Amino acid sequence: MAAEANSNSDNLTLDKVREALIRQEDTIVFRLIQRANFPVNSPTYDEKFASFSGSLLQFVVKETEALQSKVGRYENPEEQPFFPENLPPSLVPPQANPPVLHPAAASININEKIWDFYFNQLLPLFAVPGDDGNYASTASSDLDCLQAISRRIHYGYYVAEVKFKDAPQDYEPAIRAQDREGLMKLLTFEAVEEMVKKRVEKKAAVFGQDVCLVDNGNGKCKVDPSVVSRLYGEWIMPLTKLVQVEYLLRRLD
Ligand SMILES: O=C(O)C(=O)C[C@]1(C(=O)O)C=C[C@@H](O)C=C1
Repeated sequence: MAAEANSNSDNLTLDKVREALIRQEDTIVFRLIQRANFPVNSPTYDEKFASFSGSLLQFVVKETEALQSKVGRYENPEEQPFFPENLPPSLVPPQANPPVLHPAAASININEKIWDFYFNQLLPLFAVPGDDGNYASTASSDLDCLQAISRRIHYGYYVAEVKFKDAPQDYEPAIRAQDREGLMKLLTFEAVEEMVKKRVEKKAAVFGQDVCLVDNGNGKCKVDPSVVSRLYGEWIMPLTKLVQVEYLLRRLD
């Protein structure tokens, strides 16, 4: 699927890119809810599972990415693989749309950081301890979450591109000076970040309700809304900004 906002560079506005980010919030919240249906299921992550050379999770991710690569998933710049080594080429014809992004985008993949925070910090906050034996479903649900989060974070390319195009006079001096801090300040909008955190918290509260015919459910959410707010505040938005800075640093190459 092509990026919602990338079919034509004239269509690329900050409002449109932000709308795409808002739509992706729904996907992320629903996928977390889906993963929360299973307990942690730690054998999924054992270094060696049955006859596989690594964990069951690694096997599912690598095999899924190989198939998705053949059908063109990674032809979209915001879709980045977690195991980019030795991926088979796409078998589908390339899209006719002219590229919107600077080619530097292709060299920015921060999935290692995403993998690390997802498994080491986030998952224990929303999956209950325990083992119900559903390891294959657990692994594919983890991959669904990882891909939605990764796509959202790498969408930073488009945010950065549109900000640069809107005000090259502001960005060019910081890019020429390779001034990371200066770029970070230019692209940060604290009021927007506060709004995002509040909105995703509310989405988690609304989407995560038990819907009953006789009353309004038990009031308990399937994923703690404050965890979703933390996910955005501590990881998703800082990493989206990191992608923006990395992209802008290379924007004049
Ligand atoms: O909306 C923007 O301007 C963005 O850069 C996106 C985003 C985000 O990740 O949601 C990141 C940095 C800004 O401080 C605000 C929000």
